[in-house]
Amino acid sequence: MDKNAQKKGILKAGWLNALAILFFVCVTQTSLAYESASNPFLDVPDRESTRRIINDIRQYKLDYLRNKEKLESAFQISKEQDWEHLHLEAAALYSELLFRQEKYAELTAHLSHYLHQDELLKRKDIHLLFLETKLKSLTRLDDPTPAKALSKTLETQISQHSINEKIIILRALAYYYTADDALRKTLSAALEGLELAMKNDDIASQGYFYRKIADAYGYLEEDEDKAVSYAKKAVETFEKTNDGLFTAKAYWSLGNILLETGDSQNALVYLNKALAYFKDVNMNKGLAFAQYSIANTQFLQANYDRALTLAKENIELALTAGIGDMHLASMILLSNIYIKQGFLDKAEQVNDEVYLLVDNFSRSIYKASFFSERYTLKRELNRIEEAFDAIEKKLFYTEKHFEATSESNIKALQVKFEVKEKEDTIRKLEYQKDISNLQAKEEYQQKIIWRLSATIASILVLVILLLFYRQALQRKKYHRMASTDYLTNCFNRRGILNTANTKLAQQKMTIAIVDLDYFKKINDEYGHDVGDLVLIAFAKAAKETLSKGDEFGRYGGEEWLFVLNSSDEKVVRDTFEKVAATYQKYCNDIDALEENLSMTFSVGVSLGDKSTRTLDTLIKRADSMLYEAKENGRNQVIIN
Ligand SMILES: Nc1nc2c(ncn2[C@@H]2O[C@H](COP(=O)(O)OP(=O)(O)OP(=O)(O)O)[C@@H](O)[C@H]2O)c(=O)[nH]1
Repeated sequence: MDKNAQKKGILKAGWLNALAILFFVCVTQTSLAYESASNPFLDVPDRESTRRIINDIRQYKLDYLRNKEKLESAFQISKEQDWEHLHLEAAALYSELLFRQEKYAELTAHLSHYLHQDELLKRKDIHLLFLETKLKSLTRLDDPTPAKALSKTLETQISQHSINEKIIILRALAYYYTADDALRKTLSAALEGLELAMKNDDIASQGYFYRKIADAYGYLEEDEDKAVSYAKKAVETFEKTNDGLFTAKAYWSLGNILLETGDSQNALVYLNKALAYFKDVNMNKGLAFAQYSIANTQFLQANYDRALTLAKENIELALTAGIGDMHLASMILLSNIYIKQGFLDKAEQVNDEVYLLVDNFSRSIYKASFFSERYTLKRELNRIEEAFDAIEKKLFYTEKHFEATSESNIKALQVKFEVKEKEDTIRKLEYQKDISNLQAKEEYQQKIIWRLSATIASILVLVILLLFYRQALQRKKYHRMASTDYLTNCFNRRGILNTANTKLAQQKMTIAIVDLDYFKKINDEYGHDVGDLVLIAFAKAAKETLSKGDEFGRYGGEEWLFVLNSSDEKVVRDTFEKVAATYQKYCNDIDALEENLSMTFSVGVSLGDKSTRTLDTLIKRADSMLYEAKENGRNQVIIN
């Protein structure tokens, strides 16, 4: 088939798609019962959780059909507990649930019970939710008068309402206008609603209006690109909600519109997504519509055998689900498949069956389309009389359709102009939203950059501080090492001289020099290692014995410099007596030394009460006292 012929085929089948979409919009708001697994209220029927369920359903965070039991419980419990306001809200949502479940008789009783309650007048938004469901259910009636009257009331009231309430009214009106074939009015109301829903950040209503606009452009067959773009927006928007039914319908609409444009491959993707939801919630009507479109796609792709199987299945499915229009549409599709397969007699047989059921069609336009096809078939079969009858009836129903739906040219032009204006506003709003999204993104990125920079800076500061700290520790360590004797771990010469100098600047003090007696002999007799142990024993004894604030260090070899705070001769003598006793004790602990070997030292002391002395003179004096002590036979303290 060349491209033109294919396009013709698509256009010819176009009315079938439009019909399917329209049926879907007007007739199936539905499902068969969907069983939810648990009832959260069986355990805790408190007000807070009831409020939460109602809010979540109202904000489309929970799917109506998949949470049917939760909503039913919220409705019942709020009634039993007499939570008046909460109950009214639950009742309004419950009416939408009944509508989606197609429990129309129950819905009518429910609506008339609640719409008579005075309390409802104080809750305008809830009242409008009831009226929205009421208008949708009235459009189903054969008599158009009540729906028309309610739509008029809503139209005249709309200006007195808040934005939120206007959105509900416009949703109801867009639904009604579509069902009433007033598609330009649908466009006008849906665009106005979309603008308000965008300003109010009402995502689900935005999705609803996007789909209504897409469908209207689709039926008007005016602007395919717009129909596709709005249908895509509807899908994108509903995908952000948890409203499974409306999301499936958005897939369905986009699938059908793509089919219209000849993009049957992508159409199938969306139709199959819609089909998956309907299967999931066991919704026969939805299934019938989705399957019809898929059969139609196979037909358009010239897969006649597959299309034939699906169309036959769908005739049964639509019949069981009780959708008259879909039943007939599937039969017409079957007849068209037979024509393509060259079975004109079979096609005629099916066409004649539809002819007998033609009154079951809900709209004149569907009848007109059927008679148009019948005319072509009968002409081809040379049934002249029946062909004439078909063409006459086609004209009759076409006229009837236009009588019912036509708007005066001036009014149509006016609406067209309004639509254009509103579309410009919507584009501006979308642009602003894009800009603010971008800005928010940029601000977010900026924030991340700042945070990262701050973190990196803090880490750097920490690392630098750590390095400084380590350096300070190292310096301290080196300083200590430079002032410490490696063997005895007390001050070395440099360390004790520094300490003595500092002390001398602050206070008077006593300097003493100690020299171990006959140390060379120890080295010679016991070895250097034992000599080292003796040095360690002396340092340990001095450390243990000295008072707080007294200091000592290894002055060189086996010579020690003491810096004592006291300038009292007795205290100094007592100090060295204690050191001597302890030194002897620690030396006794050295196994290598001969048992009870007498270990002594000599001390030269320069008392600190002579203020004129410098450290140097103090040391020299102590040194000469030491010399005297050695000369006098060692093991003694000589004080000056
Ligand atoms: N084991 C050891 N011996 C050391 C150390 N430093 C110096 N000496 C030794 O200490 C000894 C000091 O000997 P002398 O100055 O003759 O003094 P002395 O033997 O104690 O005799 P008097 O001071 O006269 O009682 C020398 O043999 C040095 O080699 C050291 O760190 N360890």
